[in-house]
Amino acid sequence: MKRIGILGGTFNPPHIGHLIIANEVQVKLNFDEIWFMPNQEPPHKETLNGVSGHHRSEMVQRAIASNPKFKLQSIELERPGRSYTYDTMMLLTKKYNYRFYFIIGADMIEYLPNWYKIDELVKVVTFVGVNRPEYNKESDYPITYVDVPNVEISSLMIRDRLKEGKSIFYLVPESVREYIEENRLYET
Ligand SMILES: Nc1ncnc2c1ncn2[C@@H]1O[C@H](COP(=O)(O)OP(=O)(O)OP(=O)(O)O)[C@@H](O)[C@H]1O
Ligand SMILES: O=C(O)c1ccc[n+]([C@@H]2O[C@H](COP(=O)([O-])O)[C@@H](O)[C@H]2O)c1
Repeated sequence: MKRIGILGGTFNPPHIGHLIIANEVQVKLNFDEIWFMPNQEPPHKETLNGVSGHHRSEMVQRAIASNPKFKLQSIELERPGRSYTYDTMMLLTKKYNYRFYFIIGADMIEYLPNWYKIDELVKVVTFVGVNRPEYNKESDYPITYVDVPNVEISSLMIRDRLKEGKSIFYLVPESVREYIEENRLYET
């Protein structure tokens, strides 16, 4: 049976932290593929800074293009409203006979008790937790831990830099940096 790691995210924008953790998990757990899955509306964030799902998914596509193990999964963009992972995983497990693993950074591990239907969700997917600077990765939920290089980069840091007119070279793949520039994203 294929083993698929899913990296769900808002990807506003995608950055090298996302790519590094996904690659590290893929290699260490020997997953067949990693699916990058942009959400429509994140369950726990109030604003998307006016950047559409279309733009976020275009940026993800560019970011992952060079790795044949990385795929875009657009299922959450086809459903309006907040993207609850439980609802998505119900659809994906019905559609595919694969074993699914859901990758989360330590900030999301801390937030896990607040997830929609979390007690049912842990029966459907195995959570794979990775370290993230400043966050605690311990949890009462069953989590498989993978050590990754600490990357102190967030989408918020990139949005803030762009707002201030600062360079984001090397924090995102060059193709993503060009897309942001061409479409004048995050300028205000
Ligand atoms: N630098 C990082 N180290 C470890 N995990 C990360 C890192 N950046 C993102 N993640 C994880 O990737 C997933 C998607 O993250 P998301 O798209 O929200 O990026 P973000 O940088 O956390 O965004 P924002 O700054 O807007 O909150 C989450 O599970 C998050 O914990
Ligand atoms: O289902 C939930 O209640 C839930 C709560 C918080 C986050 N998530 C999902 O966790 C992933 C990481 O979230 P984010 O917003 O930090 O990118 C993304 O796929 C979210 O949709 C899901």
